[in-house]
Amino acid sequence: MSTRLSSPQDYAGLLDKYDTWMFDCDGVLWHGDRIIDGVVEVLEMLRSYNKKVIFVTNNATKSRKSYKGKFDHLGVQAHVSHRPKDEIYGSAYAAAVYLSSVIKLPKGKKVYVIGMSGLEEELHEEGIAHIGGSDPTDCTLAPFSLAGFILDPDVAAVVCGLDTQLNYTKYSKAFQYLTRNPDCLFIATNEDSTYPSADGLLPGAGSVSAPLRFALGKDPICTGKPSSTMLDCIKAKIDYDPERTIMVGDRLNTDILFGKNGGLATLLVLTGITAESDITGSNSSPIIPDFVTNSLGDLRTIRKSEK
Ligand SMILES: O=C(O)[C@H](O)[C@H](O)COP(=O)(O)O
Ligand SMILES: [Mg+2]
Repeated sequence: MSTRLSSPQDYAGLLDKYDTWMFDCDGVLWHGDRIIDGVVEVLEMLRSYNKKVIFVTNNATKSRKSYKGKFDHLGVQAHVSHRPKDEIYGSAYAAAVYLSSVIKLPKGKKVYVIGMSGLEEELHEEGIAHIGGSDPTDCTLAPFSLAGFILDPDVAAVVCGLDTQLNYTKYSKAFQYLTRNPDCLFIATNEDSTYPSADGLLPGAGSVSAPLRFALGKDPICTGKPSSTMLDCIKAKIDYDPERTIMVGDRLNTDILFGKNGGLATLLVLTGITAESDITGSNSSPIIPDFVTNSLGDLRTIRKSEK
């Protein structure tokens, strides 16, 4: 059973219990480029109490470095690639680390990308060669000619993330790599079905990989939340005590499940994908967060109550 938080005392209780705060981004901090009310103040308040703040997003459209630009633009303090201050972790980074450190993709091998520059940047950072993605020859609405297609024999994996320049050519090339080479890995950065943009829901990365799953009759390896790969990336860089760590998210089957799988406390906010009705009533989800509140911004009442 979840505990519904509403008073400054409730929020102050979380502050006492948890030293490390992991935050999902889309639907928790912002909708697209629109920051959620109170978020900047709450993050500043947490830092004033010397809390560790970590951002963990399944959004693979940006690299950690380009996320830093978004954080700066929206007035949210965030550190990247300043050990031990690495605070931003994304599913593009998790996919790249999975290929470099878990699969140990051999030099000379490469990946075919359905995705955007953020995913390509993280693959490059990890020394993973890649084709497709933002390559103009693949970002085309021209009919795909299989007769004219030459398979690159060095492609050993297809990586699929949120891609707003989707087309039949990309799906067709990915399908060729995944069917003509039985050893070719099928990897999804994340499986979020929808994306909470500033103006409403859009299809998410899970809906991007869905046509390939259907055509192939098989599911990809997912490296984003709720997979442990993402938490392994954080563990490799940041020391934290799971007992005193809380994961704050808006989606039950990614953020909250990620927290539960990692032995963390979980706080669900209702500013993104999950509605109150998803956690109450007869057909509520079996994934139960420890705590629920309307918005991350609610925690600013802690400050007010101290005044
Ligand atoms: O891929 C997607 O569908 C979106 O990026 C999704 O919003 C995940 O972003 P997160 O909530 O994990 O920041
Ligand atoms: Mg989210």
